[in-house]
Amino acid sequence: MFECTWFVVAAATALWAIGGTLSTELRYVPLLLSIVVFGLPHGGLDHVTLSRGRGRDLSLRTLAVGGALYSLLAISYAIVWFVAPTAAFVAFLLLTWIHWGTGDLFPMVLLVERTHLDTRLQRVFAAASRGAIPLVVPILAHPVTYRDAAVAVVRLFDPTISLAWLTAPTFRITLGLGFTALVLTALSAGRLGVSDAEARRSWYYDLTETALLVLLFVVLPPIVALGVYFPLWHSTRHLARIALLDDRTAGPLREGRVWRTALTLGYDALPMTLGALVIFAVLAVAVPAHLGSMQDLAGAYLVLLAVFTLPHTIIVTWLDKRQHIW
Ligand SMILES: CC1=C(/C=C/C(C)=C/C=C/C(C)=C/C=O)C(C)(C)CCC1
Ligand SMILES: [Fe+2]
Repeated sequence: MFECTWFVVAAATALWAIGGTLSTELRYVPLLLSIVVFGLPHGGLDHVTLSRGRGRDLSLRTLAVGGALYSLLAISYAIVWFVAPTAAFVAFLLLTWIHWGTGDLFPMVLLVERTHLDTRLQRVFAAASRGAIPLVVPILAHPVTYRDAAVAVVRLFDPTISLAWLTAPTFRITLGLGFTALVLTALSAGRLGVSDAEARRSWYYDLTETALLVLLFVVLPPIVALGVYFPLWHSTRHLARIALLDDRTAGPLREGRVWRTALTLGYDALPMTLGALVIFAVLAVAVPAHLGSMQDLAGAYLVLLAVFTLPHTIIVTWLDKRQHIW
C-alpha cells in the first residue's frame, strides 16, 4: 500500500545525492508545509480515533471526556517546555522514538498477507529500530546541523542553551554502536519469523524500508529529511490506518481512490487542525523568544508538535492494543 512513499523517499534521496539542493531558508519549507499537508492534520483525527476504533459513532461524551484529558496532557507538557526546556526536548525525542517506531510497526503487522513479526519481542525490536532511524541517523551523519536544528527549538525558551553533548564524540560513538546493534538485532530477529513465501516478502519489505529511511537521513540535511519523513511517511501511514477504520474511507482507499479518501479525511480533520493552528499562534506569541526567521518558526512548530504528540501517542497506543499489535 505504501510503495508510493518508498518512491518519494528514494526520489528525494537520489535528487539530493546527485547535487539537488535547497537554499538555507527553503530547507524549512517541506517541514512547514506539513502544517497543512498530512502532518498536522494526521493528529487532527485523534478525536475520531477512539470512536472509530470501537466501530461506534462519535458521541458527545467521548468528545468531552477525551477532549478534556487530551488538553490537560497537552497543556501540562507545554508548561514543562517553559519550565525545563532541555528536559522537555529530551522527553520529546524519547516520545517520538516510541511513536514513530510503533507507527511503522502497524503496517508491518496488519497490512501484509502474513507478517514476519510473530512475537512480541520481534515487534519491540522492530519498533525500536524503526523509531530510532529518523532520530539517530542524522546525529551520526550531520552532527552540527542536527545540533543547530535542536538548539533552534530549545533556544526559544532558553537563549543560553548549547546542547553540546549532542555532538560529543563519546555520545555519538555510543549512540552509533547501540543503533547499529539495534537495527541488526531487529532485522535478524525478524528473519527468524520467516516460515513461508508471504512472511519472507514481509521481511524484505522491512529490510527495504529500513534501508530507504537510513539513506534518506544520511543523505538529506536533517531538517529536510524530517520535512519528507514526517508528512509523507509517518503521517500517510497513520492516515491510511484511520481511513481503514471507517466505511466511508476504507472502501475508496482499498480501491486506490486516494484523493477521495484524502478529501474525506481532510474534512474530518479540519476542525482540529484549525484549532491546532490557533494554539500555534498562541504558542508563537507566548514563547520568550521573538520568532524572527524560518528556523525560529520551524522551532515553534516542533514545540507545537511535541505538545500534541503526548496525547496523540496515548491514543495511538490504545489503538495498537485494540488492534492486537501488542
Ligand atoms: C528528526 C530531527 C529532529 C527531531 C524532530 C522530532 C523529534 C520531531 C517529532 C515530530 C512528531 C512526533 C510528530 C508527530 O507525529 C530535530 C531534533 C528537530 C533535528 C532535525 C532532525
Ligand atoms: Fe503520529
